Amino acid sequence: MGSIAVVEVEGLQHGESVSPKIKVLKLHPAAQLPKYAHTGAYGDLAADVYAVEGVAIAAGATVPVPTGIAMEFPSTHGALVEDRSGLAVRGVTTLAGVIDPGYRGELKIIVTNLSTATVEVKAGERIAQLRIVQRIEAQFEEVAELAEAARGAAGFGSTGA
Ligand SMILES: O=c1ccn([C@H]2C[C@H](O)[C@@H](COP(=O)(O)OP(=O)(O)OP(=O)(O)O)O2)c(=O)[nH]1
Repeated sequence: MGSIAVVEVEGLQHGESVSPKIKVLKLHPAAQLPKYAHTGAYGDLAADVYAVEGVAIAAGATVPVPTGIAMEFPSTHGALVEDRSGLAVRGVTTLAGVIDPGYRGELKIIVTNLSTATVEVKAGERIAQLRIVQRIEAQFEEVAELAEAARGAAGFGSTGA
């Protein structure tokens, strides 16, 4: 029998999940709120977001897709836009995707079509997913040298393809 590792998150009881409240403003009557397809224990990591307008993404094109929503995060949280695998297998991938806690404008999903055919996304279809993340404000300190580590400066395929 393997052992079960218990990860304690500060301020949380074991088994309790983090559920920040995020205010969503509909900028368009047809807009939809982000939605987790599966919730609760073993639910999804990211919530689906919906295109408010239909778009035809030509082969090789990059376009911002409107969602018709704006959000107010708690100051401690923001979000990252992630691909939907269902679109990724058709060659449609997201770009950019850092949604700052203080951003109050419309959430736009920037997508590029890497395939050789136009991909149509209809109004009301899911275009991406939103992964809510906690904000960390790091301090960047200039130093004269860095501590040694096994990897060192090796990267970019140094361990093989
Ligand atoms: O895929 C994205 C990326 C960003 N944004 C929004 C939220 C984000 O907080 C804001 C600014 O994004 P970012 O910081 O990436 O833009 P920038 O090019 O650095 O411009 P800025 O000078 O406005 O920060 O635009 C989106 O709606 N979708």
